[in-house]
Amino acid sequence: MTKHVLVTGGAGYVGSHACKALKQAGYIPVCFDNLSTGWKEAVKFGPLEVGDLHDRARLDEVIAKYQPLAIMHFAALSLVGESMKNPAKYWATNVNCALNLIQAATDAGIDKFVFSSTCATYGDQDGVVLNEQTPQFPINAYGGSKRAIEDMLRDFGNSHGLRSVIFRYFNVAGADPEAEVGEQHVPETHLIPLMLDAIAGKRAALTVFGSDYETRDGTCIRDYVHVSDLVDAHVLGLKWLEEGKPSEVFCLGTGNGFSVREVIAQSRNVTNREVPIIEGDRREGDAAVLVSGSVKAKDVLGWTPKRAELETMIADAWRWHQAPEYAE
Ligand SMILES: O=c1ccn([C@@H]2O[C@H](COP(=O)(O)OP(=O)(O)O[C@H]3O[C@H](CO)[C@H](O)[C@H](O)[C@H]3O)[C@@H](O)[C@H]2O)c(=O)[nH]1
Repeated sequence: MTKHVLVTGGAGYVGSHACKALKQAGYIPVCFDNLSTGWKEAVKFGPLEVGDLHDRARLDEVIAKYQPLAIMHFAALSLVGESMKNPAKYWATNVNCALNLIQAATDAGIDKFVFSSTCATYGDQDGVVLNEQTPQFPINAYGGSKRAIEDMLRDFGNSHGLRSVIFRYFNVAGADPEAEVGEQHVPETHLIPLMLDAIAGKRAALTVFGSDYETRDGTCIRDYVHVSDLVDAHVLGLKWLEEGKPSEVFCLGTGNGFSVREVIAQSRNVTNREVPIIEGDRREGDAAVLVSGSVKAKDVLGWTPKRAELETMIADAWRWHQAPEYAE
């Protein structure tokens, strides 16, 4: 039996890695993407269906064509800074697209849904150990919209029996160790790719956003998780649902926090080069510390991150930055 999984945002960073992991696990990932921020070149592991989640008819057509057993939903706007400036865009796009998709799924009798959520749903909770029970107080429209979709999944679970696995990501980093796919955003806003571009001379310098946070060296602390490990958890989440198990929420991080300056220091070990730095102001919407305090994914799903060292993540990202596809 062919096991199709509809992967929205499958041409994006996390989605393309998820398609690779799904293919390796014996599924056929059907990428549904409007290519607004994704790359058709990143769709290497299954068919590409170009479409927009606002377009219910197109969605129904693709679902009817492949009859997927489950949905993995990655497609979303995901820039915290942009969401502070233009909240309407985030609420309208992320929430309406998810509602369309969830309704299309339930109308087609699909009862398994894996959702890409975020630790941005927690907001800035200084000193609180973040886990699945931590109350969510998002401080930006990106986090707010993702939290709303979590609520939506709960409600459709109650009304339609839709079972979901929600993953709240900490900071996704690294690239496929074989450099078949990797991280490429336009514009790029994320720390590690910007840092590597600065090292490679593709940008003049990396700006450190704020040195006056109440952290050990004044810069923000994040929990970086390797994208290949992250998507492995998604396959486990899908299997969980296939076994008929109930809806669950899992945090995905390593539990280790690194400051911006510590990330920069690690990159020297990988590249043997210096990062040109500018000390800048704080970026609006940034929490000081976001570190996972959860081992639930390990305990319940049996998730075992294999590339959990920050240095491995930077090394894999660096390899991807030198791949021909990255430069194109
Ligand atoms: O040029 C830069 C870019 C980032 N940073 C800092 O580096 C850290 C990491 O920033 P990223 O932009 O790489 O990641 P974020 O923590 O902002 O964002 C990540 O976590 C968010 C949740 O807060 C969302 O889930 C988002 O999609 C995800 O990429 C932050 O402290 C940020 O201030 C810099 O100092 N300079």
